[in-house]
Amino acid sequence: MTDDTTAPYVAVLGGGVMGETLLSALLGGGWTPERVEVTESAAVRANELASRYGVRTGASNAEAAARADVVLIAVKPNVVGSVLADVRDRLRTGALVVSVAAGLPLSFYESRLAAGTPVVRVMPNTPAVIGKGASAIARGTATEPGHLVLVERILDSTGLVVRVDEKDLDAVTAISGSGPAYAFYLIDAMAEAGVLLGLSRDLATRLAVATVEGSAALAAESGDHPVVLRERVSSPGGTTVAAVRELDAHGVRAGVVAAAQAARDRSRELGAAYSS
Ligand SMILES: NC(=O)C1=CN([C@@H]2O[C@H](COP(=O)(O)OP(=O)(O)OC[C@H]3O[C@@H](n4cnc5c(N)ncnc54)[C@H](OP(=O)(O)O)[C@@H]3O)[C@@H](O)[C@H]2O)C=CC1
Ligand SMILES: O=C(O)[C@@H]1CCC=N1
Repeated sequence: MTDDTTAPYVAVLGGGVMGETLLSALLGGGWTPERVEVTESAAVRANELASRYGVRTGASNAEAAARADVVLIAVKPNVVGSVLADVRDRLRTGALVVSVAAGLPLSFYESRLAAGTPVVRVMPNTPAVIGKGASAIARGTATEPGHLVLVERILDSTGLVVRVDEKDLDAVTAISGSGPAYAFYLIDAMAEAGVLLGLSRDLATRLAVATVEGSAALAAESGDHPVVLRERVSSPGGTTVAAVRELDAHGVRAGVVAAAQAARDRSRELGAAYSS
């Protein structure tokens, strides 16, 4: 937790879903609004963030970067190259560049920034906004241990943070980066099934959300293998084995694996497409 006014000054470039998530993480982690600013190309969105969080917002990445100890890039992968061109000559000596963009390798940043610029890649996810996220961080060639500690401090209020080698980030993107969408897909499917079976949509959705939330908490707190936890639900000759047999028959497990492989491949494609 940071609670002073001398915290590193952070410029978040891109005020969309992930930019706002990181902004709220910083403020939740003790950064004062005076030590954070956000750039955003859409003026309406910039004004919205300024009034919601009390931070400085603007449209100039170069001006924000010139003030920052940490430049946090949260634009889409196809925009990162132009953002790096904006900030390249304005970065302060020793400034740390952090990016959440999917796919783009550390070498993409390092080849476009001054030699020796420390760069860290982060793959966060949206539950970070309520402190229940999962993020992986990977260091660039010029980062010192203190840079990783600083990134962990920035992410302190977002939930789980793990260090990985960059080679694992495409897989991380497929599991935890995109993973919330798989969980929401399951919740939606369960709620839809409840409606089909005659429950009101509101009741079915509340039951589905509480069940997924409770199951995740039980898996986390017990530390038991998911198969053991599933067996405990499955009474002999009962309802659960009948249901799980249908999940297997419909290829749900294979679907999840294929989905993750597609996400991993897309992460690689994004990296290749915009690195050229
Ligand atoms: N959403 C997620 O769950 C996750 C996203 N990420 C990564 O985060 C990054 C952002 O994704 P996400 O937040 O979903 O996307 P969004 O489209 O919600 O956010 C990007 C924001 O950047 C703005 N923008 C565009 N160009 C510039 C510019 N030159 N300077 C400043 N701001 C600009 C966009 O404005 P406008 O709309 O007007 O173009 C938009 O508001 C991506 O690289 C993605 O891979 C990583 C992990 C999870
Ligand atoms: O869909 C995407 O590309 C981003 C990266 C991980 C989650 N959202």
